[in-house]
Amino acid sequence: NSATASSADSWRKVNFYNVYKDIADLLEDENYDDGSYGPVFVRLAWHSSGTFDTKTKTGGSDGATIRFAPESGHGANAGLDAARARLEPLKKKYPNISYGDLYTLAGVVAVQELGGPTVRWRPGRSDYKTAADCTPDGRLPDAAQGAGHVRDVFYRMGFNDQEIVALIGAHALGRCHSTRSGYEGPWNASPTVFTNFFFTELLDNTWVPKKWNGPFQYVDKNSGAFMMLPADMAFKTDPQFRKYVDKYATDQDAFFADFTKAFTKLLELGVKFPEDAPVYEFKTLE
Ligand code: HEM
Ligand SMILES: N=C(N)c1ccsc1
Repeated sequence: NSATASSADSWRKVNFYNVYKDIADLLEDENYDDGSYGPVFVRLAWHSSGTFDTKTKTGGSDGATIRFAPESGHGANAGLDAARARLEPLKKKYPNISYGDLYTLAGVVAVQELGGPTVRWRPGRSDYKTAADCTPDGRLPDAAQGAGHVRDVFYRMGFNDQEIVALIGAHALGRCHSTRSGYEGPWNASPTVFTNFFFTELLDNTWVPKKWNGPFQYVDKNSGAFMMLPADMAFKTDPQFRKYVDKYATDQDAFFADFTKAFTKLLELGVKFPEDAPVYEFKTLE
């Protein structure tokens, strides 16, 4: 982590259109996972923001404490060092960008360049926080648990059921890594394209417990190749969540419209933006 902590106003010197382009150029890598850093960039942006607690006003993307131990070492953040390392050269190239802005912007670039909706984004997160500001472990959701736990975690952040279901749609991207979370497998044939497939696959496939000695998870009965987490299945079985799953499975535009709003809200949790911070709506390059 470069020592230059950006000053509170240093974002004013940054050309974010150039940063967007440089992050987009970092996405593709045929030697990484399914050929893209996009999914892990989305997870980095989400985990840097999802620690927020509305009661104590602690956590969230401001200050990017996710880059410091002990937070960087929390089980839920296993593997995110790969995403942070991929982005580090951009902190050198743009010393006036804060890590908080860099990590959240990387999530926006990934969603847009992988075919998702345009995501509004504001600069102005600062790097003044230190390891002492790290949030305690356990703020991010546990994949082994069900709907009650999911609500506890996301209600604490300030989300409602509709927003929670919209956000889980990002599980259309990427894969699980036995070396990271312990869960294994891609979850469908197109993990680097942002679609509503999480919802359609969740409803349309027959999910059965995976027979292996890893943590309990589901695999689809037909191909045996794709997976769902226990927490994923809660979105099929819980009636309040299921309402929105059905909606998003049948209407991708509705999913995109709700996802972009909830994702911007997530990435801005707890951040006090300068009054004149511009709201960017970047043009997707692809
Ligand atoms: C109930 C809430 C959630 C749970 C329990 C959960 C759990 C997990 C787990 C266990 C993994 C596998 C990590 C690995 O082994 O690499 C994962 C991956 C991922 N999650 Fe979630 N997640 C949740 C919500 C979200 C949200 C809200 C987003 C974004 C808006 C998100 C985006 C992702 C992405 C993009 C990946 C793939 C990462 C990669 O391919 O490296 N997840 N999630
Ligand atoms: N079950 C999924 N679709 C998933 C979970 C983490 S990454 C993809």
